[in-house]
Amino acid sequence: MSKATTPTETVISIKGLRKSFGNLHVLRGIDLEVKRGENVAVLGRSGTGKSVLIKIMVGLLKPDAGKVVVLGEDVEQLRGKELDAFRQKVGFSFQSSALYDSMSIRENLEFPLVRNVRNLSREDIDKAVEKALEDVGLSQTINQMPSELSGGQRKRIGIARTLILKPEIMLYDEPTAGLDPITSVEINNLINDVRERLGATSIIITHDLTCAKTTGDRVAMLLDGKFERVGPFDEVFADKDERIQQFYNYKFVD
Ligand SMILES: Nc1ncnc2c1ncn2[C@@H]1O[C@H](COP(=O)(O)OP(=O)(O)OP(=O)(O)O)[C@@H](O)[C@H]1O
Repeated sequence: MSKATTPTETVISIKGLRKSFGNLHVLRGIDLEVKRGENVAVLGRSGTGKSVLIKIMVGLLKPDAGKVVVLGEDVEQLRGKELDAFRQKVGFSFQSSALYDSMSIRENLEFPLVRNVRNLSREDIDKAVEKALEDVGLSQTINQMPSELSGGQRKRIGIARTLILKPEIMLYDEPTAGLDPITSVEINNLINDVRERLGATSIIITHDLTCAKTTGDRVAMLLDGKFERVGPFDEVFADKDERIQQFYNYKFVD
């Protein structure tokens, strides 16, 4: 992970982004700028297009209009090796932890390294795996199988598997979905820890208000296909707009 050398550098710039599926207009003009080292939580109800946004950011989906520039790259223009290199710099932690059930934790973590980084010695790989597990506080699970771990532990291993490639940007898709409140707190702390220790810039997609409040320097509220409010959590939710208050009142947050 590169250290934050220029804290004011914009590393994610999204302008006028639109995406529809047939008559379903999901993203209707998204604008967002994220600085290096910043954590932005994207909040929105189910089906508002949060995952679509993340997929466009890593080049898995093409936008209909608008521009997405990440780490200086116009994502839509990237192909082949350039796209592969870009995806190493932008870690994508899936909603489901997406671990390979037939592989041990060690093998799960080795997989992205062996596939993406050439000429690594056995020792380099072992060290990287051990460090990634240490970063998520799960060193003791190295020889276990995914089925032996709890949901929260699997999430952390999924995050470790993304971190092992030392991405400059982390995209978390619903990191606390399906977890109990205490395990969710552990994941929120881990996201903050990753940012503090590794200087990562992160986008955290969530409909969990506690997660957004704990991890986001700013929250971006996705409503009707646009970021209607972007700012610190308390400012965004001080807004009297009925749609924002509805979202706030629906979920308990302390
Ligand atoms: N490839 C696709 N083809 C057609 N429709 C799609 C496709 N991907 C997403 N959609 C639709 O776009 C809308 C937004 O989906 P998305 O997965 O981004 O929602 P979300 O905000 O992440 O929701 P959730 O919180 O439930 O994960 C949904 O109505 C979904 O059915």
